[in-house]
Parts: sequence; structure tokens; C-alpha cells
Amino acid sequence: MNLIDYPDQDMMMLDLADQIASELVMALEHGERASLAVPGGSTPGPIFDALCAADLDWSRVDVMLTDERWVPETHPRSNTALLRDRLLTSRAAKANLIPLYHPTETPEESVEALADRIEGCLPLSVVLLGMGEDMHTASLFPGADRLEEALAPHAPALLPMRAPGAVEPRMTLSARVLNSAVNKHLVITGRLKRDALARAMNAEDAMEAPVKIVLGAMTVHWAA
Ligand SMILES: O=C1O[C@H](COP(=O)(O)O)[C@@H](O)[C@H](O)[C@H]1O
Repeated sequence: MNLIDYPDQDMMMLDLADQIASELVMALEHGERASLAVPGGSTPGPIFDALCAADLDWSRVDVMLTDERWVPETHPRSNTALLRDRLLTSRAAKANLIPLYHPTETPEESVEALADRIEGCLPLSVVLLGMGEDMHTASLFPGADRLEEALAPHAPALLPMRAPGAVEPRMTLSARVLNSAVNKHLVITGRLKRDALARAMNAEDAMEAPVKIVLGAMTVHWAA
């Protein structure tokens, strides 16, 4: 794991947006298409605000979330709504959204159809992950019902997930998909998440600290 400490959050968000844009450009130089997976939640908005204006051929980029809350796009907690508002705009409006949500009552009803579209984008060119203070990443939560399956080396690409720490059912990329990305970044802010990262590094296994499963070849970006 490579940990970068930034002097402030603004600088970190701009720098990270630049790095991701460069990695996408590189991927497009070597292949027909590039793929990018990004988190939802409260942290990545400023990265999206800068990244959406990057001068690259977005029409050849597939964009997806690392995980989604099972709520419609009109819901304030929809990660897809965040993506549409702050990343899939400006130049990046030309990117192709690979959805992690479909309006069925449960994620189980949609998982197969959604997974089919993800398989065609693997390995991901770039993954950006977030992390909660409980050491979850994507929707790999401690105590989640299908966590063991999602952490397994031959896990399916996409899994429904329910956890005591998650407000609603989730859909998440598996650890296999996250770890197989060509470029891997984890962005965290604040002292509490830095402490959580330290706890995850020292944890016995990823079942108690799921983020541990992705830390191996990860660049972790932190600012207070
Ligand atoms: O629920 C989620 O939480 C994590 C962390 O979110 P944050 O608000 O603490 O930044 C996020 O990475 C994940 O994508 C999201 O669904």
C-alpha cells in the first residue's frame, strides 16, 4: 500500500482528478475503451467536479459505481444521482453509464442483468474507492450477509448486500473486481477515517475490516 498525505482536501481532490484523467488517457491509448468505477457517498463530489472537465475521449469511457444503495435516482441517497449531477456532466457527459441500479423491489431481481454489462468492462482501467469509519469499502460492510462470498477469490462480479450498518439493501462490486483493476485508489478524509485505516491494516482478517482486502496494491490518498 502506498499512502499519500496531502496538505489539504482541495489539493488532494484536484490532484486525484488529474491522476485519474491521466490513467484513463493511458488506457485509451492502449485499448478501444477504458472503464472507471467510482464511489458514492459524501467524499468524492469535488473529485467529480474536476474530473468531468478532463480533456479526453469520454465517448470511449464506461463509468460505473463501486456500489449502489437500492433506492431510485430521485432519492437523496442515490449514488447514481450524485454521479449524474457531478461526474456525467461537462465533457464527461459523453461517457457511457453502466448502471448498478434497476427499479425492481429487491437487488436480487436485477443482479444478473446488471452483472452482464459489467463483465464486458473488466478488468477496470481505474477504480476509485471510498471508505466508511466502520472500515467498509464499496458496500462490503462488516457483518454483511454475503460478505464472505463477496471477498472470495472467485466471487461473482456483482452481489446484493445487506448489513446492519447499511440503511438500505445494496448492490456492490466484489473484491475480485476491485482488486483486478489496473489502477487503484482509495480516498479518505479526516482523522477518524485515518484511524479506521490503521485499524484495518492491523485487523486479523477482512471479515472484520473489509477494506483490508483491497489495501495490497492500493494508493491511499488522505487529507485532514
Ligand atoms: O455508503 C457508502 O459509503 C462509502 C463511504 O461514504 P462517505 O460518505 O463516508 O464518503 C462510499 O465509499 C460508498 O460508495 C457508499 O455507497
